[in-house]
Amino acid sequence: MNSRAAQYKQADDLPDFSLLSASSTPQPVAVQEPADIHLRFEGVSKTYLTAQGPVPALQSIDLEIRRGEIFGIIGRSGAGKSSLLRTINRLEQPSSGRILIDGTDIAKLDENRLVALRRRIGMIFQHFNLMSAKTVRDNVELPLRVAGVPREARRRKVDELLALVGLDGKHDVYPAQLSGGQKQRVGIARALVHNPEILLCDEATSALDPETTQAILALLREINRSLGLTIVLITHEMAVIREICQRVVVLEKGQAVEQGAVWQVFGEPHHATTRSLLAPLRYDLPADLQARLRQQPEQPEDTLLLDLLFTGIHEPDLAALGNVLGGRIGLLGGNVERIQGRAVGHLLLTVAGSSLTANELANQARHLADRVEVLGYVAAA
Ligand SMILES: Nc1ncnc2c1ncn2[C@@H]1O[C@H](COP(=O)(O)OP(=O)(O)OP(=O)(O)O)[C@@H](O)[C@H]1O
Repeated sequence: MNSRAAQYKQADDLPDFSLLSASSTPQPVAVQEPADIHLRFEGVSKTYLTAQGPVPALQSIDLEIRRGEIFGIIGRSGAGKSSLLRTINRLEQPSSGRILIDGTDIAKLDENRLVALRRRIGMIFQHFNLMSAKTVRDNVELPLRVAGVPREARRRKVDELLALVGLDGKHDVYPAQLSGGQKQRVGIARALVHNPEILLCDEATSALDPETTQAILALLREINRSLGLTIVLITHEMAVIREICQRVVVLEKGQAVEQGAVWQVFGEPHHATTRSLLAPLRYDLPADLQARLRQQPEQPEDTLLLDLLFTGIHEPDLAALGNVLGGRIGLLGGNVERIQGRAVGHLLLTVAGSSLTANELANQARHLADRVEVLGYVAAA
């Protein structure tokens, strides 16, 4: 039995929240989906009607989110990230298009089934949304009380979840006595009370310091792995996406302008919005060198600058680069990182004293890097 099945076994005493459980009204017919597609957005648009007029927030979004993956949504402020996330549990209703979960169009669910759907989907928030006048136990337990779960089963579930999120022994403290990271752990425990299949994270680490962010990301990764949860997260922190997501979509003015595996999108961003969002992660040529760059050498000993891009296909091999380029090779800077096991990023190399022309050097380097750009020459110091 896998861990998820085991978890359900332990929770046998909880009500059956299955979307497919009996209902008195006709049930929406599930479309046959490939087993690994968990959520599907088909032409989803959302326009808010306000006193100032219609505000288009999402425009014809097509997206697939796979079962058990951690999927990131990025974009500038106002791009539509929250609107998109909130359509998944029907906190927002699309103006047009469909959202299918396991092949079921969620717009067609009646009230009972909507309640069941929402229990299949946990959600955590930037500011934790805990009740300050209630203890940790009460905060986590409340959704179970509302669902009519008997006291003993509630107690067991809360104990189990607080242990899972690393808050053993904190049952009786109040949120004000907890650190930000601990509050988010309570939020995660509460989001998991109904054994959800999907966890939505709305800027879940944005209010946390870098060290606590790492700890919460590790917890989310662990939950994803051990419970097999599909996690959909919004963040403005690109490092969070790089750290834990498998795939990502970039929103710009309500449109999905780029999507794919994180190593591909981060390794070679195509859309200007993606490039600008990722700019803080990129090492760029220092301004003083940029100002001194020339397209042609003024003296034979001038130094050539090459920008080598690694998009996850080639591994940076500095010894081999030294061999093919000849001359004196220097590493000016760069930021090659491993994302999903692939080397992604770029290296700025200096080449001096080579007998080859700039184009010949770039062509040599192209055997060992995925893209090579000649930046220009700087005068030898
Ligand atoms: N309830 C609402 N009523 C009217 N307009 C809204 C509402 N919610 C969002 N909007 C508008 O829809 C657009 C998308 O907003 P949304 O909150 O989804 O973007 P976001 O990418 O999550 O932004 P942020 O990163 O700032 O939270 C924005 O123009 C926003 O002003």
